[in-house]
Amino acid sequence: MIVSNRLPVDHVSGEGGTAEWRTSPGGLVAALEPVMRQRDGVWIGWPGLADQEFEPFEADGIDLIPVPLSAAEVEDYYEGFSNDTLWPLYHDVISPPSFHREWWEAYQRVNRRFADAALAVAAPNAIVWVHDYQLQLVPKMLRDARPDLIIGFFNHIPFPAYGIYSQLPWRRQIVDGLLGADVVGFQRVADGGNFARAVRRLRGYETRGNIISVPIDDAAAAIDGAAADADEPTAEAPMRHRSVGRRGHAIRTVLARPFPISIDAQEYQRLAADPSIRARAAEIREELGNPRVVMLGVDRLDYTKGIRHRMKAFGELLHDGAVSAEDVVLVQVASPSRERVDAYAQLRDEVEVMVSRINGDFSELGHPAIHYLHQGYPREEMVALYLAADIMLVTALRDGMNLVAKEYVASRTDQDGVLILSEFAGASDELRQALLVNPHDIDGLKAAIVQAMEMPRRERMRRMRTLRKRVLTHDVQRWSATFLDALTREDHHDPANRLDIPKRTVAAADYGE
Ligand SMILES: O=P(O)(O)OC[C@H]1O[C@H](O[C@H]2O[C@H](CO)[C@@H](O)[C@H](O)[C@H]2O)[C@H](O)[C@@H](O)[C@@H]1O
Ligand SMILES: O=c1ccn([C@@H]2O[C@H](COP(=O)(O)OP(=O)(O)O)[C@@H](O)[C@H]2O)c(=O)[nH]1
Repeated sequence: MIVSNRLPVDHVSGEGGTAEWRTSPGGLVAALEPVMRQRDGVWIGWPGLADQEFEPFEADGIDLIPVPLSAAEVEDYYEGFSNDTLWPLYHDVISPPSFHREWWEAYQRVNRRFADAALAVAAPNAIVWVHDYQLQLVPKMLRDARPDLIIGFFNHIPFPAYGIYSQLPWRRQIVDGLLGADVVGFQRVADGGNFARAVRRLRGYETRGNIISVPIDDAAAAIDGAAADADEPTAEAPMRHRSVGRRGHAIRTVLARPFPISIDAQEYQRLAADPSIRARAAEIREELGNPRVVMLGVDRLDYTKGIRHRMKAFGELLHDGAVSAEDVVLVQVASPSRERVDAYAQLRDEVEVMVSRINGDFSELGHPAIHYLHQGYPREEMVALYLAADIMLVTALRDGMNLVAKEYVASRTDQDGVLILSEFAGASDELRQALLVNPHDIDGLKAAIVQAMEMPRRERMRRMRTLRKRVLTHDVQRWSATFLDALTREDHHDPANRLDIPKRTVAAADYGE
């Protein structure tokens, strides 16, 4: 079972009272959807609309169980605690987080509802895989109620350094919630390190490498024992990963380590070979006026993505005369996101003022410098855009992974194109042959853009070949198999749990510590 805030489809109301199911935004759904299509299982989540109850249904071969949210819960749990407390806090306080006790109340209540929805359908010894920061209390809720379950948790966004995390008034409850899982997965080595440190500081539990020893308290042991005595199906599986700790107490171990997420790389290759998508890519270049260089940014309109930083760099290059609007264009897809959260509404205003300033100052008749698209596009159009773009700009100030970077690479079956990638995106751990940038360093970003524009084809192809090798061999199918393998393995100390991340990155994983 998958439990995530979002279902893969959103119920969206259209004009004239019509309504339809649409693919949900964001990388979590993009990554999990192909995994679930290939497996039997149910997906529990919110259908994206307030005050609406839906019966379980099937979409694209996946069984979905909708969890309803009231309008007040959308405000307090989703927009509030999830996206105005945890999101900015976990992304290094790029925007100041708000702390409100009533949001925390709603977060607990909604986490309980998701846990109950899972408990209602979980077979004995079922595997329940909980996802992301919106549901961090669910693992403990599940474990307390049903110790027979095999519980995994994957955090799609960064886990911050302790100095930042410790601002959270409910920091202990969240750590306890996560430690209900058998395996807690993160995107980067540094995220796992930050979590282990928070556990040590807040709970004093022993952590050795990737393994955390959680003392089993009397209450938990009693529930476990009762389950074993009751001759229920759970009797076959008393608390997993249980042993005796160094001080002689009963403990259970939790494996907390990175599992960098990926994409359905074969599907992107397949789309990139589709003649109609290739024709669309050529058409896009034509529509842009056949400029020498097409640069592309694709992001949810989120302050973590560094959209303003890349526009500033491009604006300065136009100002310096290093490029002209006739020669070089920037296409920026900024898909609508969390529009009722103040910081997002403000960002939209700031970005749109920047776009009009740059276009006002530097566009030429028939040649706008920036093509700004505040819309969400289907996957086929994404691939056409990737194929049309000479340079892909991923300049996130903080990002769990950034699947767009991997999608660009997988789509470039022609081995061409340059990826400019922020070192603050999780993808930079694996995509070392990209032009890695610090997006706060505007001069460095400008230099990378110039380097990308001037890069000889041989070098472009050499870099792209290496990038493609990594993405094609480390796709989302491998990611889910690796996670589920670790989750179902009897012994957390099994050497098969070794990390599958380039060694240089493991050594240099110092962000946030
Ligand atoms: O559900 P929304 O509030 O509309 O937001 C969309 C998703 O955004 C975040 O995605 C993250 O997951 C990606 C895949 O692991 C990762 O590449 C990216 O760096 C993350 O930002 C969020 O974590 C999801 O829960 C949201 O559904
Ligand atoms: O108009 C759009 C914009 C984005 N995406 C997809 O949304 C996902 C974004 O994931 P990423 O990990 O880059 O960031 P997130 O939005 O999850 O933070 C990627 O699969 C994009 O292809 C899309 O399908 N249409």
